[in-house]
Amino acid sequence: MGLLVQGQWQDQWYDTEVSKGEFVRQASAFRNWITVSGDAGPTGEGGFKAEKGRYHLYVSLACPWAHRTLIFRVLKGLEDYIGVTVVDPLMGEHGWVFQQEAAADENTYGYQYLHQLYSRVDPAITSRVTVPLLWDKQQQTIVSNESSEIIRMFNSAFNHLTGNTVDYYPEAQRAEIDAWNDAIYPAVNNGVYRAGFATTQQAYEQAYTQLFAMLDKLEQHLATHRYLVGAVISEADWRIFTTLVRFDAVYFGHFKTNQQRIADYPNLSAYVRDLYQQPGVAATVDMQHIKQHYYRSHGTINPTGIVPLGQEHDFMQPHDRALLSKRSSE
Ligand SMILES: N[C@@H](CCC(=O)N[C@@H](CS)C(=O)NCC(=O)O)C(=O)O
Repeated sequence: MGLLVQGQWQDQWYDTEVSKGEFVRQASAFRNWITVSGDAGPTGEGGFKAEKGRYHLYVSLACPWAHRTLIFRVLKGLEDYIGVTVVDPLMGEHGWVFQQEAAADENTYGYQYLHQLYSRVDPAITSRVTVPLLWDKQQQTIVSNESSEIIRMFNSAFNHLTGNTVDYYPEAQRAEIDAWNDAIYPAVNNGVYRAGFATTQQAYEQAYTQLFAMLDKLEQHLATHRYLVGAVISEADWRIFTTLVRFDAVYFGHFKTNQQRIADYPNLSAYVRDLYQQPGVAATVDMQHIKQHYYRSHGTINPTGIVPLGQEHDFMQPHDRALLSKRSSE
């Protein structure tokens, strides 16, 4: 784990001293958008027109933020349009490392480490080196390293090429989706990290309390709604899914978010199974990769690197939520 400082890699853990033991996630540095015309999107520069085979994703299968982009790539039928390189599950002193098999992959440019792609773009860069990373092969530069924006691009920028017009961020539901995202990001998506990476009791307890208050609220909401904004799946569901699917296997133990498991919430657990069982999604979940990464990469939290055996998680059990679709649309 580390970061680039003026183009040089420095191996260091998150500095929580400056924030009273709290883990504060830094804003992503690259915020350009792929668009239909190539004109600039809501942030960043223009010049990134949607084209088949031009863009490439670098992901870890362990990372919940990267996982969102993999799910949208599948749901939007973008497999033939956007390539993927998966990094090694372990994130050690050099940060994310390309797997041996990726050495032959032209998209790794002969590099060993993901940080080399960042410094290829700017040899004097100061930045964290994170996944997901969306790369433009034509200009050999980074489009974006912000998952919430990458999924929005995938949701709409390639529709005219793929013919897939399924919309996970429909105009009419945007305010509701945004409201869920704004509540879920700090308490749940980033909340598990705020609990796990806290270095004071107080910071941990605060994150823990907010997290379970939000999970209780979601449990209640999902008793009468099949999905967060009603009868159809939206972006808000996929954003929380990648955190929930890792929860019992990793966060509960490793990040000490152990008031209860997702399996102990009847509605939330059935909801996770419902999402997991959507076509193409199960293949994006690699529980071994996920467990190996967390338990073996965070030496400050789990110095022995032992990966707990735990239970098998069978997300293919029936979810019995189809009836709610009707009720939530009434
Ligand atoms: N805001 C970013 C966060 C991405 C992120 O933090 N990814 C983690 C892996 S789960 C990472 O690469 N961490 C390395 C680091 O922080 O140095 C997003 O949503 O894309």
